[in-house]
Amino acid sequence: MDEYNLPLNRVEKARTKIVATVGPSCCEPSQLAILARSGVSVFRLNMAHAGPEQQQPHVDHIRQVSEDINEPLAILVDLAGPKFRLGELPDEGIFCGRDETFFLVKQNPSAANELVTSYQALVDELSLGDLVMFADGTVSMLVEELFPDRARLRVQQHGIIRSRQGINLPGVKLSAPAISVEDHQHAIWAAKTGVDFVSLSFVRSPDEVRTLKDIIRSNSSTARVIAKIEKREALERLEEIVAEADGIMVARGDLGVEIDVAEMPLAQKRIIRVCHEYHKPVIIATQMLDSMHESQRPTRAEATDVANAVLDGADACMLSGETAIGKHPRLAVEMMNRIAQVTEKSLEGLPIRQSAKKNAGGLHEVTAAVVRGAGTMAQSLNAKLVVVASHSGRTALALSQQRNFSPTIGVSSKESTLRLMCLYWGVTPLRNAPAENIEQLIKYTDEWACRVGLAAKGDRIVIVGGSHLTAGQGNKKMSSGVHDIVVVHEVEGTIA
Ligand SMILES: Nc1ncnc2c1ncn2[C@@H]1O[C@H](COP(=O)(O)OP(=O)(O)OP(=O)(O)O)[C@@H](O)[C@H]1O
Ligand SMILES: CC(=O)C(=O)O
Repeated sequence: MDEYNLPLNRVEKARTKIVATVGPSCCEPSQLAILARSGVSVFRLNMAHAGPEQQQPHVDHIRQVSEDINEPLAILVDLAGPKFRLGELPDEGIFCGRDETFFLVKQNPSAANELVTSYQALVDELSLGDLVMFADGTVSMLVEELFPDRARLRVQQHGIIRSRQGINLPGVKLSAPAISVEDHQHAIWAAKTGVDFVSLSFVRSPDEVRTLKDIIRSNSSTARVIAKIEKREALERLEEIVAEADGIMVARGDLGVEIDVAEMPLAQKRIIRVCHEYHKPVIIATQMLDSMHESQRPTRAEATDVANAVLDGADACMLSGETAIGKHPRLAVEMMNRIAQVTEKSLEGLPIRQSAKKNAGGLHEVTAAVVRGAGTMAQSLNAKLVVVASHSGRTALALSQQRNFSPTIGVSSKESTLRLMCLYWGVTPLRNAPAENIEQLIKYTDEWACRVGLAAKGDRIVIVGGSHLTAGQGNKKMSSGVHDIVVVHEVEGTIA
């Protein structure tokens, strides 16, 4: 670990999890280790900017760092989905002046005002009067005339466009498949290389989420699927998409262009609310600390944005360019962690949330009741710690969704389950605990909690576990996935 030259004290991580995008500014093992020690639990690999060959070393480095710092770290592979991008342009970009004319051409641009895109059929899908947005909506052009091989556009909002920037067509229903051949290949790679979460961009329907789940399952992976909400069509079918997905990302970069940016704050709040109803984790993404690309401090508005996401109940906040290409990746992570921690203090003592109104996560009713009881017990007994032993991670997620303020420790005999917990609000995954035997688990937790200073003699710990804890490994009941044991343990403080 010394080789990373890490600070001696790792920061205490906020209950709200931090997802950080990996890019040139943070992809060395030493940099990844520092970000993990500063608050990151999940690393995001954006497949829109690099393919499996370039991303595989990042996967290897993250896994290595996780071993070195002895902490589970999760990996989220973000599939590009049907996003159209501009082709190659001069390095300095092209200035598009107001009222100037440009052409979107199917292929072989031959003049400076001819633009080619990554989706040849785009020209066929345009209609007169459509607005085409470039560079995150900072440049817009109106479709004025259509030809078989090109569309003539007039600049409405001027600005600079650059190579491979995204193109948005707000309100246009496109026929491009949700999962392109390339996305499919990337999903298979993600499944085979054992990542923990795979997200799909520009989701329009629950079927698309189901298709991605099938691809992942058929490649022997248990990775969870995150649906990115960034189109009006997704907002129209939000409940169905949330019910189908394992988690949601509010992808504000594109959402803020696809719908009126003025509508976006309320859309974000609605998405969080629906995720709460279904007990699905929700990540708030994009421009959270945008000015920290350059600056060492965020703006007041950015600090407030992070705090509001925490107060609204986000499970995680995401950093994009701030860590991928920014000048201060570590400061950005530390700042996000600090804002979340300070804000979370105001959540202490709030009543725990009710069970999911809509059980789309396949949680057994016994488990749901036990988790509810455990949360109430932990609160009324002022427990110093809640420990959850989880096979699939479902029980840990159910506990996380209660937003119980007592520190929650997740244990499992499966490392892949511990990594899922990296996204779950308030759950700290702990390696090497005897997750299959109640007596050993109690003894281990008692000693561990005293050693790290989380509890002392006489404090109470609530332990939630499945029937496997008493039935023993290999027993049939173990595979039932039902969690039906709650133990209240009074700490003996057996270590000196
Ligand atoms: N692996 C990478 N290699 C190089 N640059 C990267 C990489 N990942 C991200 N970046 C850079 O970081 C910036 C911000 O990252 P982010 O993932 O948010 O990209 P984006 O293009 O804005 O997002 P999206 O693809 O979802 O529209 C990008 O503009 C890109 O230039
Ligand atoms: C993260 C992402 O894809 C967006 O904000 O659009």
